Amino acid sequence: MTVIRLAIAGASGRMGRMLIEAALEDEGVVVASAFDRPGTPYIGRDAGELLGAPCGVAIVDDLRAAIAAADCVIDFTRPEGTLAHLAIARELGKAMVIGTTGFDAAGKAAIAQAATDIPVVFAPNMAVGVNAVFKLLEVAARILDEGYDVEVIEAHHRFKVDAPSGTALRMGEVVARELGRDLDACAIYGREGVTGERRAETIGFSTIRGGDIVGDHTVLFAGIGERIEITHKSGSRMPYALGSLRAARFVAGRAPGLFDMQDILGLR
Ligand SMILES: NC(=O)C1=CN([C@@H]2O[C@H](COP(=O)(O)OP(=O)(O)OC[C@H]3O[C@@H](n4cnc5c(N)ncnc54)[C@H](OP(=O)(O)O)[C@@H]3O)[C@@H](O)[C@H]2O)C=CC1
Ligand SMILES: O=C(O)C1=N[C@H](C(=O)O)C[C@H](O)C1
Repeated sequence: MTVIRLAIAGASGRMGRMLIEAALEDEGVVVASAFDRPGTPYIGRDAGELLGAPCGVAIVDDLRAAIAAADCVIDFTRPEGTLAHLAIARELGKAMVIGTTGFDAAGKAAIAQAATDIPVVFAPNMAVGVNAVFKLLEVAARILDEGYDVEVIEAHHRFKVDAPSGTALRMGEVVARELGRDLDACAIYGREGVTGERRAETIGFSTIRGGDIVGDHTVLFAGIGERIEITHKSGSRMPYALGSLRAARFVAGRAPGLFDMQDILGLR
């Protein structure tokens, strides 16, 4: 069995810690390096120490050295950080798994461009259950294509900085595609004041932020006399981490290309 060497970006973050915990339990991967941006108080500390399980890998701020030491970078940070790490991974010919959300169109285009030189998995949600829901939504949208209003509702912890979540946006994209609509043209991000009656072709998004909610998503198809709700609730970040390790195994050593979890799970 080939053991994949991982570089964990944002190692002290919520997902960084979860990835290190999952990787330390997985015999198919090794944490070759862990890095964070300069100035964070965790630089120099053991990457496993935050989990109460020192692992002999220090968190460093030398991005280039950290990425050079690995076969694959797993990145859950912020768009500007991810794009900087991606540029180095591209230069060094390393694979990358990107879980960061909140990219603008230019950021997404930069990822697609980099994926012409290196293999990249880019997915707003690495959990198997959420990816199953994306598939279920295709079926639901095909059946409920007339007379049902589509609303996407998501709830996350108080620390989340982007809205709607990347997952909610992908859910909207999946439904819009099946219904032959352009999400950019039909999305309504929150409502206030005298909005007028709901227009049938719109897809609405509602965002809740509070406490330690890991991540809840519901797509509501509301008709006259009935409504259908498809919901996923995360109770832990571990499914995101386990999905990411699966993605790393898929992408390390592969030819350049842009993939997401649907490719890895054979759901395309
Ligand atoms: N695809 C998926 O399955 C999932 C995606 N996510 C996404 O992952 C991202 C991170 O989430 P989470 O772990 O909760 O966030 P955290 O804020 O807990 O962690 C982010 C980490 O990235 C670092 N960071 C912040 N800004 C930069 C930057 N400009 N350059 C480099 N590093 C930076 C932070 O350092 P510092 O502490 O110094 O700010 C921290 O170590 C979000 O975009 C989130 O939406 C989350 C869960 C699942
Ligand atoms: O920030 C989070 O926590 C999460 N972000 C991702 C998103 O924006 O969809 C995935 C998950 O919902 C958790």
